[in-house]
Amino acid sequence: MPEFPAKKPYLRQHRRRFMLCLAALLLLEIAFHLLWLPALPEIWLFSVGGIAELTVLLIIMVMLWGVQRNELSATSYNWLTSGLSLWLVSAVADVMDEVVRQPRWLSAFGEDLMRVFGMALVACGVFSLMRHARRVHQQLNSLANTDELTGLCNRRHFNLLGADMQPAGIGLLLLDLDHFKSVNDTYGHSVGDAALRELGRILALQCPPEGVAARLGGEEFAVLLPDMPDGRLQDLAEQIRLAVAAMRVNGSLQLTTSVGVGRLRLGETLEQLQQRTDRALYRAKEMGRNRSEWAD
Ligand SMILES: Nc1nc2c(ncn2[C@@H]2O[C@H](COP(=O)(O)OP(=O)(O)OP(=O)(O)O)[C@@H](O)[C@H]2O)c(=O)[nH]1
Repeated sequence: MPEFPAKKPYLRQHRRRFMLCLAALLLLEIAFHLLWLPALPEIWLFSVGGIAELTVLLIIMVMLWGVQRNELSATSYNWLTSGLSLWLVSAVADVMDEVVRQPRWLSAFGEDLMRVFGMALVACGVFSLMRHARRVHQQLNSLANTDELTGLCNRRHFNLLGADMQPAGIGLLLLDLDHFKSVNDTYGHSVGDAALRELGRILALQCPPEGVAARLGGEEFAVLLPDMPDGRLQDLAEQIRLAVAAMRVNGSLQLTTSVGVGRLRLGETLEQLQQRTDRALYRAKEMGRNRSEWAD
């Protein structure tokens, strides 16, 4: 899993050292120009070309400052900082060009080569930044939609997927583990969690590919199914109930589940179907648990 934001201690340490070296290098570069190269008879610093070069220098410095201020991934940071630094060294040489007479190797080759390399590194940094942002976006999306304990959809994602489903004939199973509180009280929360994970695994296995299985919260689960005959809907509820009765948590613990089964009626909303099916689930509990009840 990529780090986002990137590890701060690494970047801080790296950043300080790198920036000090860069500042020293730029000072040396300016000193070299002013002390070793012959001055031009006329200074062109405030001509149109000179002002444009100063502006480029300023823009690169602002970009470098922006990169230092933000917590980027280590890879993006390294690409961008090294690219912008090379580009900055080339931009300083470009500006000094207006003040002193540079040798040809510096004005024609050194400067241009550094700029091209710098820009190429910055381009790599931008691609790395985009790739990282896409990965982080996918992770956040999955975190926002997934129940951490079971890996099933969470309530929020379940509602969104339900709203996207073709409404005609939607079927709903609502499941609630029986006497789950006593499992927690007797065996501890971690065994309770193992039971919830096991139920999640059963639902993921039993849910047809076109359906959606979710943990709505606590020990309440749901399966939303597109149009399927009543008989198949009830069969699936029974199949799941039997699979839960057959499961063994931590090797020996047996659990059961009660199930409410409902189908969306004409003009009914998903919320209304959920309430009606919840009443059927409640009835299954009242009638002795470990059974499924059809929502009238
Ligand atoms: N281990 C664990 N327990 C949870 C979690 N979420 C909710 N619970 C427990 O689930 C239990 C729900 O108990 P109740 O709603 O009273 O129902 P029940 O004991 O299952 O009884 P019936 O539903 O009437 O059969 C409570 O003890 C909650 O603490 C969880 O994520 N992990």
